[in-house]
Amino acid sequence: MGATALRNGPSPVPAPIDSIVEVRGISKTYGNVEALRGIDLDFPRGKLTSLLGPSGCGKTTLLKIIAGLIRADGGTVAINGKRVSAPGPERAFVFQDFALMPWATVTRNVAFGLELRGTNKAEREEIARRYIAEVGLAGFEDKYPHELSGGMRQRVGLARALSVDADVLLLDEPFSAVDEQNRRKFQEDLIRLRTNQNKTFIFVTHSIEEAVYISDRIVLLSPRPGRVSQIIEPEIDRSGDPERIHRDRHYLDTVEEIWQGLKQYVE
Ligand SMILES: Nc1ncnc2c1ncn2[C@@H]1O[C@H](COP(=O)(O)OP(=O)(O)OP(=O)(O)O)[C@@H](O)[C@H]1O
Repeated sequence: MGATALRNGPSPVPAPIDSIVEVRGISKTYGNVEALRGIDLDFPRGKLTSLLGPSGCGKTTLLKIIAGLIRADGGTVAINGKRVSAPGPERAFVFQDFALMPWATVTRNVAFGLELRGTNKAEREEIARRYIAEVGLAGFEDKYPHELSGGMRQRVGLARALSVDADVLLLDEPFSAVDEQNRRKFQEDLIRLRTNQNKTFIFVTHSIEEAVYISDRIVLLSPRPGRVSQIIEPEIDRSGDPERIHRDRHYLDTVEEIWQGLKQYVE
């Protein structure tokens, strides 16, 4: 078997057996910019799917439409078979800048989604503490965002998304604001969380290496208008040492294959 399983667009991808998010015929235009045209996608449950493509191809727009934060001009999004057009408890969004409240402690920030849902204080603080520990921030519960590094703030954003117990976590370039070491560490944590927490992750990234490293499935979008150009399922054994994966032949071949497809869009 080759390094990847490839499916070439533009025809819709056959639905996998258990897809949690179904996107059908999504289109979106801003003024005279056609951001997305006719997007058909299925996101498999319990897997990590990356949306990858050059700047302006509509990755964030698609993620926000799935989140219910932006309305599409046409098409539908269904979660667990139910059509959605607004945010809902089965989805949690992790923003690029983590969107933390500067005046609130780590615990309050992490518990904020639960506070909005009316969960009582004792229960939400207990849940928050659990996820603060899960993302490696035990001991920082009473700190404020300005007392934390960028990498730690990013973990607070993730703990907040985990604490509301959504099935689907939507992450918009969560690594863009942190340094390379934190990025690597957090990628490893994501792989572990996906396995331990049985969540579905949909992840926007610019980085081919990052997408190949962490994803079960990569959706390549092409720009103007944004369309699905290819779906790639890297066949990489992630059970061993993470450093080994970066040297794995399948990993390197997949990165190269994607780069060959994308480089035409780089001016
Ligand atoms: N609110 C908006 N008003 C007008 N145009 C917009 C708006 N949001 C996005 N666009 C345009 O729509 C297109 C897709 O934008 P989007 O941010 O979804 O792409 P992206 O792939 O996430 O880009 P990047 O990787 O640079 O973040 C771009 O051409 C962008 O300029």
